[in-house]
Parts: sequence; structure tokens; C-alpha cells
Amino acid sequence: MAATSVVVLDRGNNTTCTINLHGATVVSWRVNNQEQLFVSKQAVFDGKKPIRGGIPFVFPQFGPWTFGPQHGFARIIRWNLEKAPERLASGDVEAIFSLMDTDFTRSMWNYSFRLTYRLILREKELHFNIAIYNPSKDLTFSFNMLLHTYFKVPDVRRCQITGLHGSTFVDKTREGAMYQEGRDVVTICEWTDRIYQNTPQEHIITNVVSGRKMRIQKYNFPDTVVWNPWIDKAKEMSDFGDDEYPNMICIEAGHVSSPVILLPGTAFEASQILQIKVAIKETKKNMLDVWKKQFNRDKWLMRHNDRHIFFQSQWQRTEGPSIYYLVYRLMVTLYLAGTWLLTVIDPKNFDKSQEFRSKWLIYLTNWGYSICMVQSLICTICVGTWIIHGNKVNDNGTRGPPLIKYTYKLYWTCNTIAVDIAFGITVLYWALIYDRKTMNLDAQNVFVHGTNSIVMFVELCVVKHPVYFVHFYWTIFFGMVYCIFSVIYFAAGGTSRTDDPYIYNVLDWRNGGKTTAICLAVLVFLIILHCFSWCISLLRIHIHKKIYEKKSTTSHNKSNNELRGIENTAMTNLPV
Ligand SMILES: O=P(O)(O)OC[C@H]1O[C@@H](O)[C@H](O)[C@@H](O)[C@@H]1O
Repeated sequence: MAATSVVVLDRGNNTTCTINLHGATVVSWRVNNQEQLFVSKQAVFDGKKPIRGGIPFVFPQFGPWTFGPQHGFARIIRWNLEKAPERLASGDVEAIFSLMDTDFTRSMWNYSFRLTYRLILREKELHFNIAIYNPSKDLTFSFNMLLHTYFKVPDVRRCQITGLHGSTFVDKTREGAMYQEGRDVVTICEWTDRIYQNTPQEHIITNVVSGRKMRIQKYNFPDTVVWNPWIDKAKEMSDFGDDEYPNMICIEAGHVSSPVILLPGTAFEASQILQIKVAIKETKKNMLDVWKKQFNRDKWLMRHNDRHIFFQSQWQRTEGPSIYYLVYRLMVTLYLAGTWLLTVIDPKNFDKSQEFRSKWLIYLTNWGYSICMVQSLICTICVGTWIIHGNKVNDNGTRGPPLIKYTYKLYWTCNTIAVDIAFGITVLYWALIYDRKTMNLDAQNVFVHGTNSIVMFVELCVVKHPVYFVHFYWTIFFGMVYCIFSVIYFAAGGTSRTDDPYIYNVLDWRNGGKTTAICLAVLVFLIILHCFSWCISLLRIHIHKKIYEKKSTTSHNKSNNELRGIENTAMTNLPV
């Protein structure tokens, strides 16, 4: 396993989750670049002390411990990365961590165990699935377990916590006295350290980052600990800033008031989901943000975090390259290259003069054909190379062949132009250029000015990479290059294949004013066509998300039902 001590789950859109292998502590959860977790500025990362903040993993003891450190050993030892971050078909990213007994753990707690900790990063959610297995043939052990989540908040005094009404709690600030919560929502305005028992499966915390709500769902974690050290206790902690207490709240899901008792050969599972709730007001603001984001620097510069998606299909189920996608790519490329060759060779006009035949180069349709073919060729070569190279992780931590890194922008540019221009050629030809009196409506004409649009529409629905709104500038650039070419060609005395002094009748530069106006109108029309491509790409991503989110919710519910089953029987015979 790599020596790095930090693992990053990157879902794109600046949504990431960072886990420090020291204690498998989640040290950051960013959603659209907004940090959701609190980590103290004084936190120590020496690989010895527990990390002050994020989500430390408390096991096998909650609170002070006669045989070892407070809150057990799991948060102060290095975990293994069982499965490196992997993108699921839904677009979510998962990683699995594990911890097994060692001489060190046995010196405090003489049992063998195997803990697996699976994290899944979704668009606005973070899922935690925990399983612990007792491999012993004869020894039963008992333990506490808790996710010590530090939420980042602008002001803890403004947070309200739901789901605690009616629960009994141990108040550690009052020598462990027991009380019953009478408030519908719990607020914090002093040192708070309570273990609420048998709480419901859901809590909402209001006024977390950006005034949002955070939803906590927990399964097989009957207790909820609420903690804030306030002024005096904050001062007592060396790894916590004196003035940081208003900016954090710990709401900790756990199994702590009574131990979990695990019989030999059995397993215990528990899970938690953190979900950001977005208010309607914020949705409107988000729409504005979405628009603003369309114009950010990275988008102009065609930067994308995940280059692999340019050589994948939206619909493939595999994480790496897909052989099915390669077959599709080969078919499209063969078709485009074949028809392109056919227009170059042009068998119908084989007997015509060299000059006539070389005028192939002046028509926009043929420019469009060429770029469609080139983009498909680049993509096919990259997918093929990736399959040959394999999806193994390279020494520098990247996956796939270096070719992907260097070609994705070129491919993306060509693809953007090809899609818009293909649609443009079809619409403009039939609307402006086709003249039924002088032109034939034969199969070749329909084929040349129609099928490319269909192929490129299919491409839009099949590929995985997005179309960005700002990239209309590529299509405009291509259109302008063609307009300028037509002016130069005209000025140089060039003529069409039918010896007219223009390439297309609408590009007749003898009437410069009118033709300039037409060119400008066409450029605006190309922006509209680009919007169409953008919408199709968004629709594709949306449909994909709907289908796979549904599937993954179903499987999550299934696993939660299983967990509830475990809750009823206390434990099961699940081998891990
Ligand atoms: O300082 P530690 O060991 O990380 O613990 C922080 C707090 O964690 C909470 O879970 C406990 O209820 C508190 O009593 C404790 O002070």
C-alpha cells in the first residue's frame, strides 16, 4: 500500500472527502468546495495523538479507559486502505478502510477482530458503513463504537438539534446524573456533554455551514452524544483553540451506553448517513451560482479533474475502460472515416477535372465531416490504448496511459465543434442553401447533409464527458475561421464547383454588407445550437443520475433493512 497517509475521494465539482489513515479520521468533507467538518487549527498530526476534529473513530471504548487511552485505540493507529477510492456507476466514490488486531491493540484489548469501514461520497451525502467481525472460535468480546463527528458551524448558539425530545440522557457536566430531554429542539449555550440514549434514527441540525441543515441518519447506533467544550474546557485542551468552541458542534452517533457483545464467528454492522439539506431559497441562489460557475476560469481553460470520463461512456458499468465502448467507438469511427473517404474520392465526379475535385476543400460540409471524423479517431485511439495499457495505478498515482492526460483537451475541443457544426450544417443547408429548382434531392444529398447530425446526436447521448456552456467559443471560432476563409477565397478570385463567384449563394461577398449580416446571424445561431448540445448533455447526466440513484437507494434501503434486522437480534452470523 502507498506510504501516503491521506486518501482523497473526489466526486468532481469540488466535492471531496479526505481521510487520514491515522485513525481513519475523516479530516475534510467538502461539498461544492464548502467544508462541512470542523478541524481545530491547533490539531496535531503527529501520527500519535488523536486528530482534534473531523470524524475520529471511537473503538473499542468510549470515554476514559483503564486499559488504554480515552476513546480507545482505533483513532490513534494507522488503518489500512483496503480499497482505494473508486468511482461507482452512479458517479459516487467509495473507499474501504480496515483495521485488525496487532500486538499493540492486544496489549490493551486481547481479542482478534476485523473492522471494515466503507465510505461513500455522494453529491450531498457522506455514507459510513461499518462492520466488525469476531473471528475467534471461542471468545466473545464486547465494545463501544462511535463516530465522533465535529460539524463546522458559524455559531453553535444558533444551532438546533431535533430528535432528542423525550430521550433520557447522562449529563457528564453534572457528574453523570440522568435526565429526560423535555425540549423539542436542543440548543447549546454552555459546556455540554450528554449521552442521549435510545435516540431515533434521524437528527437534523440547523444552521450549519451557509445556514443549511444537516441530516444525520444512523442505524444500529442507539445513542447520540452531544458535546461542546465551551470556554473553560476549550482552554484546557492543548490541541483546541481557545476561541474555536463557537464554530463546532459534536453530534456523535454511537453504541456507548451499553456495550455491543459479539459472539465468536459473528459480525456487527452499523451505518450513518450525513446529508446536506438545501433550502428552496438556496436552490434559487444555486441556480445563479450554476450560471456563474459556467463562466469560471477552469471552464474557459477546459480543465477537468477527471480526464478518464472523456474516454468512457455514460452508460458503462465498469470503472476503467470498457470494451463495449471501444466496439461502439470503432463502429462510429469506421462509419465516419468511410463516409469521409467517400466524399474525398467522390466516385460520382471521378471523371471531373482536378480543379473541380480539389474544390472539395472549400465546402463547410466537408470541414464538418473532417472534424467529426478526427474527434472520433482520437477518442477511439485513446480508449484502445487505455484498454491495452490497463487501468492499473501508475507510479505517480494516476490511472491509464499518459496519452489520456495529453489528448483529452484536444478531443474535447474537436468533439464540441463537431457536434455543433454537424447540427449547424444540417439546419443551415436545408434552410438557406438547398434550392429545389437547381439541386437534386437524392439519397447522397440527404445522407451528406443529414446523417452526421444523427451520428453526433447519438454521440452526445453515449459519451460521458459534459458539454460546457462557455465552450461555444470553439464553435464560434470555427465558424469565424470559415467565414474569413470564404472572404479570402472570394478576394483571390475563387469560385464554386459550378463556377459561381461564391462558395454558397448566401456567402456572396459581392454584397459585403448583407453577407456580413448573414455571417453574424449564423454565428448567433451556432450559440443557440451549442445551448441545445449543452441541454442534451445535461439531460443525459440527469437521466443517468435518476436511474442509478434509484438503484443505489434501493440497495441502501436493503442494507439498512438488514441492519435493522441485526438491531432486533443484536447480532448475526454474517461472515465479513
Ligand atoms: O478530548 P477527547 O478525548 O477527544 O474527547 C472529547 C469529548 O468527546 C466526547 O465524546 C465526550 O463525551 C467528552 O466527554 C469528551 O471530552
